[in-house]
Formats: sequence, structure tokens, C-alpha cells
Amino acid sequence: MNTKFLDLLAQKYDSEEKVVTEIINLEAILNLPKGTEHFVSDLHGEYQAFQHVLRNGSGKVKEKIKDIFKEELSEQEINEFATLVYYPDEKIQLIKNSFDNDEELNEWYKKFIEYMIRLIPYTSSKYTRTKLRKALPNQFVFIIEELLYKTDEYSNKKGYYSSIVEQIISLGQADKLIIGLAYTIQRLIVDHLHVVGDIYDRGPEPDKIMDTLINYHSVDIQWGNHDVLWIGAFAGSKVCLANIIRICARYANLDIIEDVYGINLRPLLNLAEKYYEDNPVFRPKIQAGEDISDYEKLQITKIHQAIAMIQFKLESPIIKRRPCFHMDERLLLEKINFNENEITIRGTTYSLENTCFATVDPNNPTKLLEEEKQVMDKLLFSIQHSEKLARHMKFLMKKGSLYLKYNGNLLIHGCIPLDENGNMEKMVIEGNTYAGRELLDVFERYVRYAFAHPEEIDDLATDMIWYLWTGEYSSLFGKREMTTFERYFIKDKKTHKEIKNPYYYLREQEEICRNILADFELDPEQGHIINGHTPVKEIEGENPVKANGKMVVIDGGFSKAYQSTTGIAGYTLLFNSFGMQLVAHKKFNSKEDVLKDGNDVLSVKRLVDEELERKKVRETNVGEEILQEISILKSLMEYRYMN
Ligand SMILES: O=P(O)(O)OC[C@H]1O[C@](O)(COP(=O)(O)O)[C@@H](O)[C@@H]1O
Ligand SMILES: [Mn+2]
Repeated sequence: MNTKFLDLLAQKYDSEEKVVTEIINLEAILNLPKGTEHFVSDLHGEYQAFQHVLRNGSGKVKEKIKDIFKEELSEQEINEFATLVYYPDEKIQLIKNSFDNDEELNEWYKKFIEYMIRLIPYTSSKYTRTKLRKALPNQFVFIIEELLYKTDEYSNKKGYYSSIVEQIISLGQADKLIIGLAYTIQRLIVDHLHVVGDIYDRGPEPDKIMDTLINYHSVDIQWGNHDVLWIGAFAGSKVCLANIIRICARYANLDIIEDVYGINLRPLLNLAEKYYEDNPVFRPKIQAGEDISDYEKLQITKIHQAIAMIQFKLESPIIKRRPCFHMDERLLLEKINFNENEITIRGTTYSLENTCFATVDPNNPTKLLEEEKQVMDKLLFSIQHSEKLARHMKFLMKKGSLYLKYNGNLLIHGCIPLDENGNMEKMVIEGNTYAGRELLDVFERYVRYAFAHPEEIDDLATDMIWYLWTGEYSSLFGKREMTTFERYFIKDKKTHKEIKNPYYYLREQEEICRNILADFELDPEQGHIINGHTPVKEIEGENPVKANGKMVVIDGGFSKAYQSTTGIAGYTLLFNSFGMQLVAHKKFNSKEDVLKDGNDVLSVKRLVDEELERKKVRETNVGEEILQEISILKSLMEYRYMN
């Protein structure tokens, strides 16, 4: 091994004892059971529901409480304890309001501090003391460690411990301690979080989800089609930008653009007011309980049309300059017969309804008006200069990728494009042919290039991000074409259908999944493919576990817009040292409901896979890294200290 490197390392490990201690420490970690991985997907801006799943660890928090306290506490007390762990700040407030005097409250404090101190060793049994210490609330580390490691064999410490707790209470620190312990428990229960795509769009608070993820102790993200759409907009793609604004208008979420990311929509509104009227198909989709004035609804309806038309116009030049996208069928504005108000698609002529073509020149239908161009220039400038968006997009790039190989599994939001025979679809890009993993790798390279060059806006890399949103062989989209235009303007529902890639029925077959795993150089015997993207229709009896357990579809179903078609809120997945568990979630109403009756919509579990032997850190990705570190430290030992 390079001696320069070892000399450098020796600066950190400057004594034999330090090297030995670290080797022993790492060896010990290898033999601990692997930590719990938590998989969620398709969050779609539903921050509150996501928070809940994160805080209850898909049911794990309550499970651990039950393991320890089921003989001792009633179901109601267990629920109360669990809600205290999920929402400590709010729960403490409720508890305080429910007591008439301090004595009762102090008793409650004592009881629950003790419960929490008893729960922590159980939730941290898979971690080293150092790791546990890092998870503890800073200001209380010393005190908590005293309480945790009490060995009361000779019972002369009893007084000591109860005096610590009493001091905490009398010094007014009990709330802070309990809150700190609650977050520690949440954190210990899940070691690592995977977000299998679609943080953005449809729901109201994707930004808050991003902030949560940025502060989360350990996370990775597999980009979803909606996430790359936002990345695309930030990287300079005007058509991606038009799409994100269109979707925000459609779901009455323009606040995200305006208030959260600080993009001025006034120029777009002016254009919209000038050219558009009310139009039923462009009215925003408003969720039950949302309150929007008729005036505002009308404004959004106009903006929605203005930006949709800009989007359609912007698509055309890209399709023309990128023959490799094979998207000529999508040159729809050019297929319109404006005299007859008809369009001919794949040989069939349909009449158009609810059109809003005031800015369209029939002789040159894809040409942007000067005003439209200016609006888009201004919007792009502001989006690329939004500091908050920059922070969120950089995080998506840093922690995200198109797919991830993790502990033997393949995590991917959408699909691996296949033909009907199960062969990987090929795409020719700049004269080279790619399929399967290689295609995804090349897609990802373009995304990263575009992101690194936001000033280049018409280049292949930037266009490629849009392709990932909507192209036939995109691993994120997985459908032949996106029928947005048809959904707005053509009545015949046949034209709305978006035909899915054969992957979506072939993935039921074990053989197909094994082939894909092998293409990604994963062991088909051990590995699973974990998908998001398509809501699992439990109502119709669809099983999220497919291909003899090789394929797991966990669309979180957080999106309220889809809950009526799925029958449940969705699925999450847990993978701990005992195996994988799929958790089905019922609809999440509100945090207030959980706080009130403590009865958090509990989840049904299905065993996906059961390990015969408990899986150790040694057998994980982290384990591989540790093994490498050990081997380097051993070289250092030999080089420096053994001769
Ligand atoms: O429900 P909406 O707003 O009409 O959106 C439908 C569009 O969303 C998509 O399903 C993509 O979004 P998802 O990744 O959430 O499925 C498109 O295929 C489709 O055209
Ligand atoms: Mn998706």
C-alpha cells in the first residue's frame, strides 16, 4: 500500500493503541445485527402523513413499546406512550392541560422518564455506545448515561437516581428531557431511510419534506419522475419548468412556487388574465376542506391554461432536435386542424373540446408569443436564483440517484424498460446503444451534467431530463406516452390511456426479476427489486409482493388524489436483521386525531422474507466499507508499529 497514504493516516492514529482500539471497535460493529432500513416512496408533498410514518417508524415504535411493556401497561397507556414518542411537544402540552396540580404532573414526569429510559437500551441494542451517545440530546448526554447504565445491584444508588430525576423536574427541564428522549427513540428505531422517489408534486408541502430529509440522520433518495422534473427546471429546462408550474396550478399549489420558493408569478398572471377565461377542464383540483375563493379559482384556471399552452409549444422544438427520443407522435399542436377544431392522432380524428388557443397561430402553432417568451425567461431566471430551491435541489443531487444498489437490493422508482419478450429496451443516444443498467447510467450522467451546467438550456443533457419525465424508454416514466394534451382537450377516454411498459406485467415473473438483478450485478438469489411509482390497487386484490417475493412495490400512496383507487394509503417496507416486512398503512387523517385518541391508524404486516440467520452488519454495504477500513488499518499496523 502507498506509504504516503499510510503516513498521512498515521497522523490520525499516532499510537499503536489507537490503531488497535479502532480495529477492535470496527470488528465488533461487524458482528452487530444490521440496522433497520426504512423504505418509503411517492410522498407527493404530503408532509404530515410522511412525518407520521417517519415518527412511528411504520409501526416499529409501538411494537418495541409493546415488547417491553405489554404486561405492565394497558392498551390505552401504550397508546399514550407511543404518541408521546411520536409527537412529544404536542403531547406534553396536552398532558399538562389535563392535570390540575403539579404533584400529578410530577408523578407523570417521573413515570414517563423512567419508561423512556427503559425503552432506550432495547431500541439501541444493535448499536455501539458511541453511536447511541451521538443519538442522545446533547445537553443531557451525561445525565442520560448515568440513568441508562445504572447497575443497581447493591441498591445503594437508588436514592442517587431518583434525586437526578427529581432535580430535572424541579429545575424545569423535564419537558426538554422527554422531548429529547422521544427523538432519540425515533432515531434509534430506524437506522437508515430510503426514499424511492416522488417527493414533489400534487401535495402541498414538498419543501417541508425536503427540509426533514436534509436534517435526517441517514438517508438516500432514488429520484422519481416528479423529482427530476424539478431538477430539470432548476437545471434550465423551460419545458420542465412549465410542467412544474402547470402541476402546481392543477392542484392549487401555486403557493409552493410563489411563497415557498419566492418565484414571482405576476408576469404569468398578467399574460393569463389577458388571454384566458374560465374553462372547466383547467379548474384546479381542490381537496376536501380546502378553502379557495371563486375569484382565486378563476385566476388559477387562467394561469393553468397559460402555462399548459406554453408547455405544449415548448415540447415541439425538443422533439424535432432530438430524433433519438422518437416522439414525433407528440407533435400534437401541428396535428390540429384549426378550421374544423379537430386533431388526428395515430390515424383517428377527434374533435377538440374546451380549447384555449388564443395565443396559437394556426400557421405556426408552436411559436411562442413574445410575451410568452418573456414570461418564461423571467420565470427561469427566478427559479435558478431561488436560494431555497437551490438548497433543496443540491440535496436531491447529493443524496439522490436514478437507482441504488443497497444491501443486495435494487431500488428504483419506476422500471427497467423492457420489450414484450422481456428483453431490455435499447436506446441509441449519440450513436451509442444502451439498455438496462447501462442506459440508466447514461441517463444519470446527463442529469448530472445538466445540473452542473444550468446556463446550457437547449443541450442534449437538459433535454434528456425532460425525456426522463415523459419519454417511452425512461426508467422513471415507464409508459409509452404522456397524454396530458388529450386529457384536457379530447373527450374520448381511449385517448387518455397511457400504455404502460411491458415491465409492469412482466415484473410478476420471477425469471424477469432475476435477469434484471443480474444485469445490475446483484445476486438474484438474495436480492429484491424495490419499486415505487405505481399505486398498488389493493381494492382490486393487487398484491404488492410479486415474482415470488423478488419484487416489492411500495408506492406509499401518500397522495390523497389516489387513495380512492388504491383502497389504502399505501405501503412502506422495513428491512432489519430478521428480514423484510411490508407495512400497509390506512389513511392518515391528521396529527390531531392521533394525539387525541392515541390510536394511530395501525398497519398490517406481511412478511416478505425471513432470514434464516440474523443478518449482521458484516453482510451489508456498510460492513463492506468497514472491512476495507480494517484492512487499511492492519496495513498501517504492520507498516508503522509491528517491526
Ligand atoms: O392525475 P393527473 O394530475 O392527471 O396526472 C396524471 C399524470 O401523472 C402521471 O401519472 C405521472 O405521475 P406519477 O409518477 O405520480 O404517476 C402521468 O403519467 C399522468 O399523465
Ligand atoms: Mn412517479
